[in-house]
Amino acid sequence: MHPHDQTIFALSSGRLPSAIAIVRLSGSHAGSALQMLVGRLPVPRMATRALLRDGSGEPIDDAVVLWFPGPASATGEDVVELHVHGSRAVIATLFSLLSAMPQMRTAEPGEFTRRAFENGKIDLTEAEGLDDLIHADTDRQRRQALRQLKGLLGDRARSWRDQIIEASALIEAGIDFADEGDVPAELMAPALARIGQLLTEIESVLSAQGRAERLRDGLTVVIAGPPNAGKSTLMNQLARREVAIVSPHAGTTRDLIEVQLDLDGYPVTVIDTAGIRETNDPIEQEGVRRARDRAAQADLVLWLAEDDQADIERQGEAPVWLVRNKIDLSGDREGDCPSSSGDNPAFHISARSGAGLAQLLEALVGFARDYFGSIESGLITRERQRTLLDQTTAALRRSISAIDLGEELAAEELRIAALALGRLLGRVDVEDLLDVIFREFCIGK
Ligand SMILES: Nc1nc2c(ncn2[C@@H]2O[C@H](COP(=O)(O)OP(=O)(O)OP(=O)(O)O)[C@@H](O)[C@H]2O)c(=O)[nH]1
Ligand SMILES: [K+]
Ligand SMILES: [Mg+2]
Repeated sequence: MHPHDQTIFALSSGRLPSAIAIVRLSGSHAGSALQMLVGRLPVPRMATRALLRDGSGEPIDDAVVLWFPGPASATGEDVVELHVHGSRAVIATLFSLLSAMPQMRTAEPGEFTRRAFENGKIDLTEAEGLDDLIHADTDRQRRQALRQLKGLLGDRARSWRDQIIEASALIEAGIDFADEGDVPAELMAPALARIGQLLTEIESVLSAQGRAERLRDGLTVVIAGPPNAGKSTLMNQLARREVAIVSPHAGTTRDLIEVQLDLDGYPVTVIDTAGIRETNDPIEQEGVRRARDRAAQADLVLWLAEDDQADIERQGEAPVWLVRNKIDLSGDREGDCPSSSGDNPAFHISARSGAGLAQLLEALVGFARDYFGSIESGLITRERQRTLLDQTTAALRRSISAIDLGEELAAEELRIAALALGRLLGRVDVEDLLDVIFREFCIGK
């Protein structure tokens, strides 16, 4: 699929122009390209200042170059890094020179990482961690991605897989040994005990997990309520900028408006919606439909209203907090107030003046903290990983109950369990999946 006789290159740093731009090359022709540009190969792994020149000896830029001969490199192949001045002209000249070299082409998104993976430098969970780290917006996301990148889940999965293979070797040895008749108990007992232990261990990782996957995606808070309650005003306050149009005209907001917030390190998406009411305007009807739809999928709904007796509409499972707005008009005290909606808290605010917003924000941070739970220790960050671990435990459970029916059956279930862990690590038939995963990466990564 990926002809590795091709050497790839890409801009691995950010948008141009920039003070410095880093162009990375990987593949068997990286060294000769460097030699052509610099006139020699520098000492490996040492930052070296060099004048880059084109084929006719014309200088391109004064640069710092790095030479990482494979396999001791990030991708496992020969790697070159060119740290040049980040101007569009320098990069354009360099790229046209590189493109003209034989067996040299620009990299596809994630292709460097993919080569690292294919050369056994990282496993799939680490590649996913790398992707998460690059896309981490908040501090907590960064820490979680870094744990993944360090291979904590990968290390555990590798050890589980080894133990499963050992247990099945014990059973299979017994099968050969027994010829006809039953596998001797002295072989089966330790194998069974090991499978039982493993099962408990993987199950505890699965259940301690809670919502680490969600830390990647964030928590969704929907602002809903009747028209003119001040939803868009609150949205703008939370976003600290004018993202939504505010007007005294009921039915101003039609589309869903999203902002990403970093609430004390937790990623939270806040969504402003159309005021919910009966209407004959087909466009507003569509807005109301979208508002209800989004509220149904929310993790938390803030129901904004102008009085405590507001008719809260519940769409999904999510808790709904009553937020009474415009207390500057009613003269009510700010802050949280005795609950008027069952177990859920209620708040008194003025979205316009900002009164009571501090208490609301504090409660949101508390909600996020509870919601994400003790994910600091979580290992699983993706649905893919959870699904495969679920498959592993299911197969282990089946293998334990299959023991009485026959050792071959039990051994077969263990093979299925080991296969699921192999998939988790990206070691077995995941070609189709690789395309999906690496496509999400940035170019130059
Ligand atoms: N006095 C006062 N007016 C407010 C407050 N919050 C919002 N308003 C006003 O109420 C009107 C409606 O505000 P919006 O934020 O557009 O209300 P909305 O709920 O988004 O309205 P729709 O999008 O039409 O459903 C505007 O004139 C706001 O200035 C508040 O706390 N106090
Ligand atoms: K309005
Ligand atoms: Mg609005």
